[in-house]
Amino acid sequence: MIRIENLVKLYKDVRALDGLSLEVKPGQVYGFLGPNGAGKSTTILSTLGLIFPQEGRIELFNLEVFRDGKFNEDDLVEAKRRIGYMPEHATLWDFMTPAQTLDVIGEAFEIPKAEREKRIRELLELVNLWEDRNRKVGKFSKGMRQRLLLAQALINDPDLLILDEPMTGLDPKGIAEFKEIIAAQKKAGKTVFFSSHILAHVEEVCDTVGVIVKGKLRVEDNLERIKREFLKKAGYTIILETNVPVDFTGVEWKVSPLGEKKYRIVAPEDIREELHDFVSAKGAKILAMQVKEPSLEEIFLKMVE
Ligand SMILES: Nc1ncnc2c1ncn2[C@@H]1O[C@H](COP(=O)(O)OP(=O)(O)OP(=O)(O)O)[C@@H](O)[C@H]1O
Repeated sequence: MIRIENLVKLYKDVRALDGLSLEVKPGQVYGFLGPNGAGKSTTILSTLGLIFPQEGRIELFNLEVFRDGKFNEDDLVEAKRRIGYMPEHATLWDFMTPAQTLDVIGEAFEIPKAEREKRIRELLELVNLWEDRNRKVGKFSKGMRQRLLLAQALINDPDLLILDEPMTGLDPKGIAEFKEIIAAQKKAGKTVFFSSHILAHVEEVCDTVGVIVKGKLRVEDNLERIKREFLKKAGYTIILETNVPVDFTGVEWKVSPLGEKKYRIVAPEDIREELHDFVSAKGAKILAMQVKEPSLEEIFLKMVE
């Protein structure tokens, strides 16, 4: 759906994108993560032809929209008909109601009037703004504005949703609802690409994660595989509780006591079976054993180090 190769974007002497490559495949919910200033918005704006990179290639739906330092305008327009975009900093018309806002955008997509009206109602219900449909957007809270922006991104029933920091400004309920909408999009076979610097926003909804650091992609993979790789490098941590104290002298694992009968054990691989045998051989019983999964937070911090 999106293929970016060796993209370079300079803002005067700031190298915002430094040979960035990434690929978003059909049906994926792709979380584009990176610390502040890493180049996430620059990537998104470049992909949509809203700013001009200097080098690299961009494909959208197999259409080569950018190459040799320029955009192919016809292909870009064709691709954008199938894209829904939610910008990070958006301007909404404060004097309009949400229904009027969506109507203007729907008209720009040449959606016929009757279909537009139906779609507007569906979308306002989806983002929980139906009851506020006759209020002016200028009176909306940040969260309500975000929800309206999401609705406008969905007006053309896009195959690909591109969202720049979509959950910023939402309260916990708004975040949960947003995640449900994303999950529904995935279920409907759509592809979603969204940026965030907040890991908790990504962990539950994304199947694939790309991490950008200083304009370069550091890693791009399935979330489970990223965790497994991390465990391989960092070691498995097991929290063990036994009925009596156990003497671990001589073992190769790193054992730190957490109490009289509780231990943190770090090993290069999953040693649960060996641990079982070891404890039994010492005449003790295991009361609890738990592999401590690394959080995405730990992995992310390691990557951006
Ligand atoms: N219009 C601009 N002019 C000059 N420098 C810019 C401009 N826009 C972005 N930059 C710089 O380019 C780099 C990447 O910025 P970008 O906004 O793409 O990062 P980001 O990952 O989206 O960050 P954030 O999470 O803070 O939104 C930063 O160093 C930023 O200061």
